This record gives sequence, C-alpha cells and structure tokens, in this order.
Amino acid sequence: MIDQSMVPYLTAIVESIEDAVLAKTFAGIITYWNPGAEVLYGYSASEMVGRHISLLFPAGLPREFNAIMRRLEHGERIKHFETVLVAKSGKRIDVSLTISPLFSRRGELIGALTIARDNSDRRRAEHQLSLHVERLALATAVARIGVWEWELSTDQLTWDATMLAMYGFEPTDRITYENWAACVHSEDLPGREASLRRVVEQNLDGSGEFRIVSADGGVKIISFTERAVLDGAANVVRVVGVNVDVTERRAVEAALRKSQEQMKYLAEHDFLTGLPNQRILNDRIGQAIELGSRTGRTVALLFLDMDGFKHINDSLGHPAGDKLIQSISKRLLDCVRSSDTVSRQGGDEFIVLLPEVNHPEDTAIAARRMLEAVAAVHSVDEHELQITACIGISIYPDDGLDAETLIKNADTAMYNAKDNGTRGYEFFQPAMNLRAVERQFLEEGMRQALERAEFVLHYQPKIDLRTGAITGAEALIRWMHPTRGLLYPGNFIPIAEASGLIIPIGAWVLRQACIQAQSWIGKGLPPITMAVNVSPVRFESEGFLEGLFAILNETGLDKKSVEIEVTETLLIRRPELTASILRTLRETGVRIAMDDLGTGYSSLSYLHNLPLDALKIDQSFVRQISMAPNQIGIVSAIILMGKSLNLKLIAEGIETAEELKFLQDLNCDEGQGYYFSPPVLPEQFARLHNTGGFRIFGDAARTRSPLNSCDQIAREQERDRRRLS
Ligand SMILES: Nc1nc2c(ncn2[C@@H]2O[C@@H]3COP(=O)(O)O[C@H]4[C@@H](O)[C@H](n5cnc6c(=O)[nH]c(N)nc65)O[C@@H]4COP(=O)(O)O[C@H]3[C@H]2O)c(=O)[nH]1
Repeated sequence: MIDQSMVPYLTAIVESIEDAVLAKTFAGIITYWNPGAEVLYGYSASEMVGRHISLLFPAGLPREFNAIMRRLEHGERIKHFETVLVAKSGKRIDVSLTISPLFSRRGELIGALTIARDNSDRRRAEHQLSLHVERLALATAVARIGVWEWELSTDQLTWDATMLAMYGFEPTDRITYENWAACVHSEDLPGREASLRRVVEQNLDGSGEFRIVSADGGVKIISFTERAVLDGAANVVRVVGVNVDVTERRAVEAALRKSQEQMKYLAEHDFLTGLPNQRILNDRIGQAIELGSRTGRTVALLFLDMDGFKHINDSLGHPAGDKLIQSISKRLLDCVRSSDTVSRQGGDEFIVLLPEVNHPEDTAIAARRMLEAVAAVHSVDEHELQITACIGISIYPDDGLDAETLIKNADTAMYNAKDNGTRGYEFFQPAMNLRAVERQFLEEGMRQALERAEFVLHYQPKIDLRTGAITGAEALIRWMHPTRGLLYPGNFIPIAEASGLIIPIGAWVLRQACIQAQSWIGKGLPPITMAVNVSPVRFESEGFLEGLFAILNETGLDKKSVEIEVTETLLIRRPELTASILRTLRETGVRIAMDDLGTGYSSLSYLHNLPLDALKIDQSFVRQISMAPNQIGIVSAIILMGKSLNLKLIAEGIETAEELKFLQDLNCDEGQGYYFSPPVLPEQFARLHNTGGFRIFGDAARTRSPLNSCDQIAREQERDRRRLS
C-alpha cells in the first residue's frame, strides 16, 4: 500500500512527466488525465475525464483490446504495446503503451493505468531506415551491385538477386563456394582465393577485378570488394562483399581509349599517307638535335618537292593525285631506315629526317636513292605515271641549330635544286639564303612593276637567211628596276613563274607586242610576224586561251601575224592538254613555234603529232657550229627532221658569219642573233625594218649588218648582263 503522505509527491511526479498518464475504469471511462496526456492528445483533463477511452481509438476498439483486458484481469501488466491513437486534431499518433491493472482493496479489477509514450520519432527513424535500406537495395540493383555474405561458422553463402543474375544462377539454386569457384575464370581463380584468404586469415580488405565465364562461354569482368566482419573478440566471423559487372564499362572505356588514341594519331599524322605530320617531325628533329649535340653526330634534313604534281592532279583528278602521293610516300619509306622519319608537309612536299649521319655526303646517296624511287613508274588506276622530284638538304649543326632553321634552309636548297635542275638535289649553302632574300626582294618589286610601268619590251629581228629580209620580231621583256637598273628575263622570269606573277606579266607582254605591231603597220612598215614567249605556267593556267583571244581581239592584230613560242617542257608535262590547246590556237590562225628545241628531254619523234609552224634551234646548238664543229651533226639532224615535217626552221643566237654560212648551207629558213641585231627598242627596230633588212651575200662572210651600231648594242648588252648576273 502507498503511504498517504506520499500522494502529493506522487501526484506531482505524475503531473510533471512528459509521458501521457491516464486512468480508466474497467468499462473504459477515463478517471484521470495528466498534463502529459493533454500535450500528447490535445484534449484537456476536463474534456476527457468521464469520457470513454474509445474517443482516442481510430476506428472503434482495436482488435487486441479484449485480449488486453483479459490479461489485465489476470493481473498482468502490458508493456510496450504499440498502437495508433487519434489526437484531438485528428492526427494519428504512434504510441507505445504500458498498461497496468488497477485493483480495488478487495482485489477486484476496477480499471487500468496507462502510460503512453509518443513513438512518432522512433517510428519516423525506423521508417527512414527502412527507406534507406530499400533505396540501397534499389541502388545496388540499378547499379547492378551484387551483395554477398559468407558465414564462416556455417560456411553458408548468401547472395542477393543481383549476384545470382550476374552469375547466371536461379533464385532457387543453392550457392556454394564450389559453385562460385567454378564460374571464376581459371586464370583468375588463384588470385581471388588468395584475396579471400587474406580477408579471413589476416582481416585485410580485398578489391580488384576478375573474370567469370558464363555457361554459354561469355566472359564478364567483375569488380569486387570484400571485407571481414568481426565479433566482439575481434575474430573474423563473416565475410561480406560486393561484385559489380564492369564488362560494359570496360568495353566503353576501351572504345573511348581507342578513339582518343585515334584522335591523337590523327592530330599527329597526315590523313592521306599516315606519315607523321609537321608536329611530330618537329619533335623528332628536336630529339635528333639533342642527341646529335651529345654524340657529335650530324643530322640531315631532306626537303622533297615533286615537279609538276599540280598538273597530274588537275588533269587526272584529285583521287588519282592522292594515290600518287600515297605511292610516293611508300617509296620514300622503303628508301630509309626505321629510325629515320618520313613526313608529309601537305601537298606534294615531304621532309625526310635522317637523325644519324656519319658524313654529310652520305645524305647525297640517300637523296639519289629517293629521286630514283620517286622517278620509277607509278601505277595509279589505269595510268602509268611518271614524276620527278627535287631535294634540298640541310645539315645540323652546319646549316642550323633548330628545326625551323633546318627546314627553312632545306626548303631554300630545294628551290635551288629546282632552278639548277641538273642533279635533282642540292646541299644548302649560306649563299642560297642571299639568293632567297634576293628572290623575295624581286618578287615584291615585281608585284608593283606592272602598275608602275617598269616593264619594257625589246624586239629582236628574225631574218630570212636566203634574202636577208626581216620576217618577224621576237618580243623580249626587260625590267627597268627602280634601283637595280635594267634587268633581263633570266633575273626575274623564274621568280615570276614560281609566284604566278607570270600570268599578268605574260598578258601584258602579249598586249604590248600586239599594240607595237599594229603601230608599225600604222606607220607603213611591211607586216611582220610578232613572236611572243609564253611561259608553261601561263600556258597551263585556267582561261589562258580566252585571255589570249581577248587580247588579240582587243588590239585587232591579225592572228596570222602572231607567233606563240612555247617550250618543250610543256610537252613533257602535259602532252595531251598541250596538243589540244595548240590545235585550238592553230585553228584560229595563230602561228606556233617550238622554242629551245633539243634542250629538254622530249623525243623529237612525236613532234609530227603537234600542230606546229616552226622549230627554233636553241643557240647552244648554233654555238656548236663554231665551238665544236665535230658535234654539229645534231644541228643538221634537227634541220633535216624539221624539213621532213614541213616546219620552218629558225636558228637562234647566230653570232658569227661561220654559223650563218653553215645554217644557210643546211637550208635553215630563218635566224636571229647578235650577228644581225640584238633585241632593240621599238624605234631602233622600226629603223632596221625601214632599211629593208640585211644584205645577205652568197658568201656569208661578206654579209653586212645595216645597222653599224648593232655590234655596239650587243656588246653593251653583254656587258650589262655580265654585271647583273
Ligand atoms: N648570247 C646570245 N644571246 C642572244 C643572241 N641573240 C639573241 N639572244 C638572246 O637569246 C634569248 C632568246 O630568247 P629565248 O630563247 O626565247 O629565251 C628567252 C625567253 O625564254 C625568256 N623570255 C624573254 N622574254 C619573255 C617573255 O616576255 N615571256 C616569257 N615567258 N619569257 C620570256 O627569257 C629568255 C632570255 O631572254 P633574253 O635574255 O632576252 O635573251 C634572248 C636574246 O636576247 C645571240 O646572238 N647571242
């Protein structure tokens, strides 16, 4: 029994605790309601005392109520009965109830005392936990993370559904260590078992990758992590682990790696030939220089450029041009060692790096080998193509200490090789740089020379070698350079050709020559043929014919009075195109002369296929008449062949009476040369023409030039020329 004196204290305790305390009769009528109950349920004591407890029940009496009452009748105390009650606000509250029976003095059950504790927070926490667990399960399923446990005491393996699916097991299959081991790739099993041993025996975490082989032979790559679970005495009792199927990820990574490698390759190699590009070449030159500076070895750089590649590309199309470049690149690779680098600079340019050269002269051997390899016939589609190349060579350390200088100097040497055109390769010499600067200077000047009217034409008479009459004039360009004085074509035409400036310059020459011829006719001079040199570059340029006809129409000169002098190189480079352009020209009446005959490499035999009017015998052959009489057979042969093709023969550069006599004897039709007159200004030419030409006697030795000053002019020009070259 409770000491009555304690009642106030007990009441104070019950009134002050946070838990809800209520007393009710056996019939369920509330007889006591503490402040904690007011807070929990929202009802005040006055509202609840005398009311039935079922007011708090969500939907009538809970099923367990009667059972609880029975247990209370037996004097049992109900602990932690969890249920849901409804507060005044209608909110459902999770509560944990402790219900104690209340007996009368006579021991009859008269009611119950209930202590309710708000369980909402704990429930929420539990709910959150179960959500986490669910999410984790979902995440492991989505991420295809398989989870497993190995209970060491029972040797029981537990796998989740992802694990089973990963290994191809059915949910009903019994998983044993042996089943698992049978799935592991035989090469990886020892490693896996060692890892498990380390976990079990040494409590060391394991992780890594291994392969499993499915029943159909498919291989999966599995990433694993495993760890020991310890008991209170730090003994390993369980091993838990996760498996992730990373097969696809590894495949994607491999594909990504491959595409990155491909991108790197493309960034460093020429797409057409697969050769290293400029970037890699620069690196390799840098490495070679570094090595060379330590070992004292020389490094050689060969700059190759194809001759006339553009024409092959234009006439046969880019696909054929590309195949030719590929064929050339293979040949070049065959010429060098694996330690050498062949790189393509774009277009038809290649650079070959020989990182270790004992003697610079050895490079000449390599260069000759490359020239031969390039020159051999290339089979491209149905075509048998031939192409030549020029090579410029620079040597480290003599010609430069860095990649840029070495490349620039090899390039300069290559241009010199093109100009000299004999061996096909040239070693760089410092003087070449001066020439390159000079070329640059002239090219820049030439760009303005047309506008500033710095070009002039001189005219050299062509003479009928039987009568001495002037039959024509050859227009020859000169450049009145503002600081250098009079420049001859040899000084600037090659630069104009290389830069393309020859196209406007050539058009100017033609227009000027036609205007001059018209002007002479206007002054009453007998009509003559006006010969104009046409550079191969211009001849092959787009719109050449249209431009030429436009000028002829514009100036009104009779087409039959115009003679185009073309060189043999055209025939070698693009025989079909050349023949077709020449035919069109010829049909309109324009005359065509083949210049510099015999200086190129063409076979004379195909000349009969071309629509020619005249052959010009180069002055080097004419010179042989007086300088090497034993070799004059070739002049006779050219004349005889020309005659047989019904072509007019014009000898160039006649300087002596002896040469003239010889040519006359061979029935050469026409000639020009200092013996008669050098190229002269238009007024001088008009005066010459006015006199009716030259008196030619049967005895050539007595032939006289009508212009006393001719010898003088020729001498002065020769002097100028020597001074300039
Ligand atoms: N030693 C010697 N030389 C003689 C004699 N008679 C004439 N010559 C020179 O020989 C060259 C003949 O011209 P080419 O063979 O057409 O050779 C020309 C031609 O290929 C080219 N050329 C000249 N003018 C033009 C032009 O307007 N356009 C183009 N594309 N080329 C031109 O420049 C070359 C050189 O022209 P030039 O310096 O004017 O030199 C001219 C002329 O002055 C002689 O008896 N002895």
